[in-house]
Amino acid sequence: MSLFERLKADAGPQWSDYTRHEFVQQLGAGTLPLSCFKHYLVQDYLFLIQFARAYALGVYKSPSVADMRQSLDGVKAILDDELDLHVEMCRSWGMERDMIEEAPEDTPTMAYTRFVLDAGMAGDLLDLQAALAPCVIGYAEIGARLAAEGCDTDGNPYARWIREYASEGYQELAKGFIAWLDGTAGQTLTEHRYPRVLSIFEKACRLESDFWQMGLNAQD
Ligand SMILES: Cc1ncc(CO)c(N)n1
Repeated sequence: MSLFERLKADAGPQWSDYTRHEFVQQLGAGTLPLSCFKHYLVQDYLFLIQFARAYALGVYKSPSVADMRQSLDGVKAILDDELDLHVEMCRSWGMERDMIEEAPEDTPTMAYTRFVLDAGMAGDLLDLQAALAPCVIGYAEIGARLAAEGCDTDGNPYARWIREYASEGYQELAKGFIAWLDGTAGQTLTEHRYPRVLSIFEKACRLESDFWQMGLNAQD
């Protein structure tokens, strides 16, 4: 069993609250109010800027060149690929990049990103990876599930979003992360340490749920 599978099993309720949140159900059904999605996506852009910093911290915390490259892939996936989705969708509503970047961070955005940065700063690479794991792996799981359920049809206003996270590129990124996490665990994880790693993972899942909830709360 990979470390990720073990964490997901032990944090079962937190994982399902996150990946099956009401926001995700409504997004899949295409019934999510646009005001909710817009607020979410602008906040997600601000979130990803901080996550790029967290992956950059991963470069700094890397014990080997191979780990540095993995962290760098995380930085690049955000800056070169994922943010394009946000800019493209925001532009379709008449919002340009500078307007997104000037938006104030909402509290759940600050809570989640600063939690991840602190877990990495106070701990080692494994602590940082445990805090980052729900993000990339969770979105890949959500994207794949919604696409398998046929939610990404042209009639769904959020099809572009679903296709992005269901895409082969994103699925590969998540698989790479799972393998990378296993590699670090093989070097540094002990049974004594496991509860602390699980606790970081669980908290990140709860912060993901709060992030969806922030979107739902933005209904006007
Ligand atoms: C809040 C959040 N979690 C995960 C991802 C996946 O990168 C994202 N874009 N935003």
